Formats: sequence, C-alpha cells, structure tokens
Amino acid sequence: MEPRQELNSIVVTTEQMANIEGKIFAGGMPVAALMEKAALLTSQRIQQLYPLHTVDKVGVLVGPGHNGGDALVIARELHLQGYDVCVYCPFTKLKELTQQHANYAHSLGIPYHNDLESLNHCQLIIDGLFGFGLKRPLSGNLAIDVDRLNQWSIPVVSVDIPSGLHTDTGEVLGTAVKATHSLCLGLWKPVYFQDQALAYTGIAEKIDFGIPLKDIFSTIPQPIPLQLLHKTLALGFLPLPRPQLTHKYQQGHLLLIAGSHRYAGASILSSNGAKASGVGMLSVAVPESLKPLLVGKIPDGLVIDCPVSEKGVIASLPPLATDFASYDIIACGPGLTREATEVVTRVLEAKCPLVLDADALNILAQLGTVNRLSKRQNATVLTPHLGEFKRLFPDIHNPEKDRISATKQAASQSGAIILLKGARTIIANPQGKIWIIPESTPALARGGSGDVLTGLIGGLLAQNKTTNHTLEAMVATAAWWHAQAAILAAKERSELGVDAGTLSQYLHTIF
Ligand SMILES: NC(=O)C1=CN([C@@H]2O[C@H](COP(=O)(O)OP(=O)(O)OC[C@H]3O[C@@H](n4cnc5c(N)ncnc54)[C@H](O)[C@@H]3O)[C@@H](O)[C@H]2O)[C@@H](O)CC1
Ligand SMILES: Nc1ncnc2c1ncn2[C@@H]1O[C@H](COP(=O)(O)OP(=O)(O)O)[C@@H](O)[C@H]1O
Ligand SMILES: [K+]
Repeated sequence: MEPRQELNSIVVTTEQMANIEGKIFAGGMPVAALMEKAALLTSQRIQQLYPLHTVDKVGVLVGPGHNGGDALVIARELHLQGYDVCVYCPFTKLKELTQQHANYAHSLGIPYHNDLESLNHCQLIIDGLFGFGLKRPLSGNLAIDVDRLNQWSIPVVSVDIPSGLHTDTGEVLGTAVKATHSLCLGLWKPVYFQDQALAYTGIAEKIDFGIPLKDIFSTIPQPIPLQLLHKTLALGFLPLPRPQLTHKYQQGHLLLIAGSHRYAGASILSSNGAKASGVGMLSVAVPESLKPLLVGKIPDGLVIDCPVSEKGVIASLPPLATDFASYDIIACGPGLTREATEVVTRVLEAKCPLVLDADALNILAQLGTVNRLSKRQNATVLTPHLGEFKRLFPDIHNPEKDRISATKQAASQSGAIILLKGARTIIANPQGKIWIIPESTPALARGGSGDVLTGLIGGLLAQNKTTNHTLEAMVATAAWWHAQAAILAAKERSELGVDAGTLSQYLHTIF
C-alpha cells in the first residue's frame, strides 16, 4: 500500500491531532502556511462538488478560531474564482490569523452581513464556525442561527467537522450544523464513525493536505489504536488463497449452537452465514425437533439434535456437541431464547475460542459478564447490539454517547473481544486496539441480519489456523464483509430488498 493511502485507515483523537499539529509547527511550519494549504485544497474540492455554473451565490459562516480562518481562505478563493460570496461572522473577537484573513476578505470587497437571514438567498453555505476547538455547547443566538440554518434546504459544506459536534464522541453540543458534505481535514476524526453524529456529517470526505508521515507515526502508538477497516486491509485478512494441499478439517470446524421452536429460522440464517465463510466443516446443534428442517436447508452441515425442554428450547447439549476438542471454534446464541441457561453455562467451559451473540449474551449478563469471562481460558467474542451491550455492561453508563470508548472499556473490563453493532460497527480487543467498519447500509436494520453475521464470524475464525491473523482483525473482517454484501444487495434491490436470507446469498458476490 502507498504510505499516504495507509492514512485513509487511521483515525486520530483531538488530542493526537493537536499533538501532530504541534510537531508541524515546532518543525518551523508557519501556522498561516498550514492553514493556507488545508483551506486551498478544501476550496478546490468545493469547486469540484459545486462548480461555478451550477452554484453562484455562496454564504460563508465564520467562527472565531482557525476553523473560521479556513472558511475565510475558502471565501477568498471562491470570490477570486468568480463566485458571488458573502460572509456572516457572529463574533467580535477573532484569533489573530483569522482576523487577518477577515481584514483581507473585507478589502477584497466580499460583503459581510449582520444576520444569518441575509444568507438565505445563497445556493451553498460553507460552515466554518467551529472545528476541533469547540469545547462548550453552542448557546444563545449562535444556537438559534444553527437551528435556523438546519431548516433551510440549502446544501451545506462543513469544514473539518460540522460545527457543534464533539470531535471525539460525536455528541451534539447544544446544537449542530446538519451538513450535506463534510470535508475532514488531514486525518479522520472519531466523530465520523460515531452513530449519533451520522445524521449531521452528511457525505464525508477526507482532505489530505500533506501532513508529514513522520509527525503522524511519531505521535500515534503502534499498533495503531483506532483503525478503519477498508477493502485492501480486509482482503488481506481473508483466508485466501487456500493452501493447495489443505483438507476440510484444516479449513476449520465450527460448531454453531442456535435455534428454538420459536426462533427456528435463526439456526438456518446463522448456518448460511457460516457456509458463506468457506469454513471446512460446519456442525449445527439445534433442538431435535428442528433436525429435519436443518438437514433440508443445510445439507452440508452436520446436524446435532439436542434434547428439547417443554418450552421448545435446547435443554442440554448431547456428547457430540460437548466434545469441545473437536471444534476450532463455537458460536452460540442466535434464537436460543433466554431459557437456554444450561447451554450457555456449559459452552463457557469450552477451551476453544467462543463467539456469543443474541440470547447467549442475555444469559451471560444474568450470570455476570466479567466474573464468568474471567474464568475462560481462551478468547471470547461478544457481538451485542446496544441493548444487549447495556445488559452486559450495566456500569458503563450511556454507551451511546461515545460508542467507541464504551466498546474499548467493555473489552478491557471483560477481557473479551467486543463487537458493538450499529450503523458503524466497532470492534475492540482487551488491549485497546479498535477496528471500525467505515461504511454500511440501513438495509441491515431488520431481523436476522445479526444471525448471518454470527455464522460468518464463527466460520472465519475457524479458518484462522491457516492464516494466523489477530482474532479481532478476523471479527472485523467478517463485519466488513457483511456490510459490503448488504451495500451491494441494497444497490441492486433497494434498501427494502435485503432480508437476511438475501443477505447471505450476496456474501459471495462481493469479490
Ligand atoms: N489540525 C490541523 O492541522 C489544521 C487545523 N486547521 C483548522 O483549525 C481548526 C481548529 O482551530 P481552533 O483550535 O482555533 O478551534 P476552532 O476554530 O474549532 O474553534 C475554537 C474557537 O472557538 C471558541 N469557542 C469554542 N466553543 C465555543 C462556543 N460554544 N461558543 C463560542 N465560541 C466558542 C474558542 O474560544 C476558540 O476561539 C480545525 O478544525 C481546522 O479547521 C487548519 O487551519 C489547518 C490545519
Ligand atoms: N442502521 C444501520 N446501518 C447499518 N447497519 C445496521 C443498521 N442497523 C443494524 N445494522 C446491522 O444489522 C445487524 C443487526 O443485528 P442484530 O441487532 O443482532 O439483529 P438480529 O438479532 O435480528 O439478527 C448488525 O450487524 C448491525 O450492525
Ligand atoms: K465547521
């Protein structure tokens, strides 16, 4: 990979970004020159997105700090290119460099307005109120302005970050600009991958303004703590190509434990996810009454029939399923119901790596997450959605306010690999390494898509003995694959056309 391409996968916190910036300035780069570089490239990208013949009048919102300075450089460049630019700056005291750009813009004859309303004739708004320097919530007239702007139907391009969002957590501080496009400067910031911010960031792009690699890599630790899983990296984690002389057991044996009378389909969906992974051998433990169904749907799986309770739930695991040494990995949970406590208790004793999802998570929460997991001798992967996460980790308050930190904290507390599902799925290991799935589709927001993911994760992990990547990288690769299949399926069938069965059929088509 080209070194600068690698930067596409790095996410830096505000503190790291400020430290990187500090190194650039300490090296002698003038602050004004760096602003000029970043803002010039941003203005060029804006001109590509909104060419002069499509947009004429541009309103620029200018804040007191360097985000406002960027906006003024952009205002100047657009003005020089022939756009009809005007400025609204609701602040009297500006940082020195920003003030200089304000004076120059003024001298060029760019008009300044005293109220936001005067910009409502514009065809494009540039939001340069605040970037990563925003510390306290927007309030007073400023908040009123932002709320008003959000009611207009004029496209908005936010410089660096939509003003009002917390750069790390994505929290809305008071109120925030709802951008059409966000042009993130230099390196990706966490805000772009926090679910709560997605309604504000619009289409996000990164502007690489040539930050020296040495300043980046001497600031962020190795392995890179926060990373996006993109195609190039994900493909490298797949068990491809297969060794010529392999055989089915070398390609991994997964035991899937799933299903109940009530949720019979979960066992089929997770089996389909597992099959799509290419796993060498798949065993599926289900209530005995479901065996004929499973054999019909998954003819290549070894179906293990388990005794059923009166409630239609697996009552216990037969010897074939508890011969844990036969399996490289066990995935347990989809459709079990919360009654299957005995199954989950037994499975937690297995010495191989374990993937727990759905009801297995609810049962684990009842058993006591951290205490139970502390007794495990091998890796555990937990794949909760937010509701399950809260049950598993009740002392991590409001995880939705900072999903990235919450996932990291949960992994560190429990010693497990945690995959927190969502629009932007986060995967953390106990040592603090975090993977983020940077793109997905709301087409996945329907029952059963998680079951497919459980099987896919289990199937990929089972094959890891031929590849030897970190487990969290494999878990993340499964989540990337799942999301890519959904994106492709949604493209061909619309966001309404991606039921879980269809999703599993699209898994092999993305390559
Ligand atoms: N990181 C980099 O390498 C570069 C950063 N640049 C720009 O610099 C920005 C950061 O600049 P700053 O550190 O000046 O910060 P900002 O421009 O984001 O805002 C900070 C200013 O806003 C004020 N402020 C904060 N919260 C407020 C509130 N609620 N109400 C009213 N005023 C408030 C602060 O007192 C301060 O003056 C980045 O987002 C980016 O746009 C670029 O100029 C060039 C390169
Ligand atoms: N809005 C969304 N955008 C992208 N992916 C989503 C969205 N909502 C849900 N998903 C994904 O869909 C899957 C749902 O899993 P889960 O909640 O376990 O559902 P189920 O148990 O019904 O299978 C997860 O992989 C999650 O990340
Ligand atoms: K901004």
